[in-house]
Amino acid sequence: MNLKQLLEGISYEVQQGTADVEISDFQYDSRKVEKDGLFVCITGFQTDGHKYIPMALEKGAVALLCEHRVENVPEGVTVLVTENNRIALALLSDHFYGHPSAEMNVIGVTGTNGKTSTTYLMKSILDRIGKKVGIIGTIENRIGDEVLKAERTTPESKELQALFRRMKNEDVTDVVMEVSSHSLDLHRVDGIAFDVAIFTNLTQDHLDYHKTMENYKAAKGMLFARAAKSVINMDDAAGAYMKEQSKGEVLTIGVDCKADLTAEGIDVSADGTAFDMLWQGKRYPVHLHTPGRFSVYNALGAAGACILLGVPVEEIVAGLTANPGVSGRFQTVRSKRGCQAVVDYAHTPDGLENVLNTANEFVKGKLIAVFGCGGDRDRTKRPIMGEIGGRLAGYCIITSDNPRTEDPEKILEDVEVGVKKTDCPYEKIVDRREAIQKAVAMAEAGDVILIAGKGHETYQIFPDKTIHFDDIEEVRKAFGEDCL
Ligand SMILES: CC(=O)N[C@H]1[C@@H](OP(=O)(O)OP(=O)(O)OC[C@H]2O[C@@H](n3ccc(=O)[nH]c3=O)[C@H](O)[C@@H]2O)O[C@H](CO)[C@@H](O)[C@@H]1O[C@H](C)C(=O)N[C@@H](C)C(=O)N[C@H](CCC(=O)O)C(=O)O
Ligand SMILES: Nc1ncnc2c1ncn2[C@@H]1O[C@H](COP(=O)(O)OP(=O)(O)OP(=O)(O)O)[C@@H](O)[C@H]1O
Ligand SMILES: N[C@H](CCC[C@H](N)C(=O)O)C(=O)O
Ligand SMILES: [Mg+2]
Repeated sequence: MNLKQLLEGISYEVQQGTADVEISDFQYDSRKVEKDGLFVCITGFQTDGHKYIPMALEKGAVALLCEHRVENVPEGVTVLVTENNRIALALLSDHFYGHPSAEMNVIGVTGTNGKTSTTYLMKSILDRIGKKVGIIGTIENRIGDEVLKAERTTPESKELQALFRRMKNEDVTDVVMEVSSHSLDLHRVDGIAFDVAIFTNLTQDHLDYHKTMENYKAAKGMLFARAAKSVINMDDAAGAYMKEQSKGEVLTIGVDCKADLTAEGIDVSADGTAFDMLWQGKRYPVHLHTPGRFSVYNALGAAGACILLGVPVEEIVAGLTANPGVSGRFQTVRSKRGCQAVVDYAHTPDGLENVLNTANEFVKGKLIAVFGCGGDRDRTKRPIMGEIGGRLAGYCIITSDNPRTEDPEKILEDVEVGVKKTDCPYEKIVDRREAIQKAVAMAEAGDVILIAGKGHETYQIFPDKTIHFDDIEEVRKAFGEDCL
């Protein structure tokens, strides 16, 4: 392929050689460069891609895309310079794979919580009307019924565009993808033709990366500035901002405020959530299998996007009810003794508050919360989550989430600072398996054990190793014979 053609629409300066050169492939990781390939150098947070130019040349690179002029590159190797190679990589990948996102409906979901849940609600609806759906997100990527492993919530642009092409080649009609704030800020999704963008909510998370809530909000806002149509949750404080950013048609959703698509008569039980969806003066009864008022917002977001895609409302209602729930999102394990455990992915203050409030709506006995916080992530959310746990649970067991490179005991202490501000009885058990066993041992009929933070995850990341760990498996084992 011709490099000059691939770079159409991207500004660059020629430092040496010519852009009019044939390349066999392109890579942003020097370790993957192939003979006659292009190496795209990215100035990263951990290291600098430009440092690996010698490795790329050794592997046979014939062209380099850099972010500044570089020295000592042999004659005969083309060197081009752009201002930002993450942007260049995204646009180059879109060209290379032949603009696959323009050939399908692409629906992007952003927000602190509810992205994964919303994508699966959309899949249920679109499956019903015979669409072939692609999913890109935290739990997995999917091409129809085929499941592919996901490394991250939103992949790097090259992998993302390759996945789009594969989806299109396998007759996917609609791609529903989670768009993380990291991916917007780091230009992984530049060049994608989003047909509809959904905003769920904005609450504290990822301050380790974004530093301020303003930066975090601005990153999320980028999605609405490029989508053709938007669905915005106006009950959220950032909804008005997202609406302002939107460039095309906007469908607003909300429960408390005035919106195009709303809900009334919300009834939360242990088995799910019932409500009436109100659209253009008509009332549609909906039943969701996931409990919680927050689930109504996810349903309205999915429904709003489907309305913008032209799906009949009756099909939308049936699709929402057909969704059996999502792995690790308010997933229930019941016991013969009459208590139940709920495994949930709540890993932010708002997520934890929502699931504890939801459990409190139907718990008859005590609410026992087992949770912690991940290492190498926003530390400021730890005491806040501790305080929420202490305020809303009857007993807290503070335990490890994914410690990553941090000392697990230290993370527990950070969470404890918050629990201590309340008068909730608590204990710290650093080993998550023991923490779950303790909760199960103390639970009586009518009690609910809420095990939060890891949801669908089947691993636990420690400084020196990653082990298999699955909250659902652990709680079933802990219940043993008592498990229903
Ligand atoms: C903070 C963040 O997102 N960082 C991403 C960023 O890493 P970085 O800038 O630190 O990269 P780096 O390690 O300094 O390397 C710079 C360049 O040198 C290259 N290199 C490096 C070594 C070498 O030998 N040769 C070589 O060429 C690298 O390939 C890279 O191109 O660019 C890398 C290349 O694409 C990403 O892999 C990396 O994601 C890391 C792994 C990550 O953990 N990201 C998380 C925080 C993330 O994005 N999470 C969100 C989820 C949020 C949510 O769900 O709410 C997500 O979208 O998944
Ligand atoms: N609309 C919502 N508002 C607030 N909390 C929610 C909402 N939907 C889900 N949650 C809570 O957040 C948790 C994570 O939900 P989900 O996986 O759908 O979010 P996400 O945005 O995909 O998260 P991530 O950023 O990790 O990808 C759920 O387990 C639940 O506790
Ligand atoms: N997408 C989120 C998931 C957090 C899940 C939690 N179990 C943790 O490890 O902190 C993140 O990477 O921050
Ligand atoms: Mg997700």
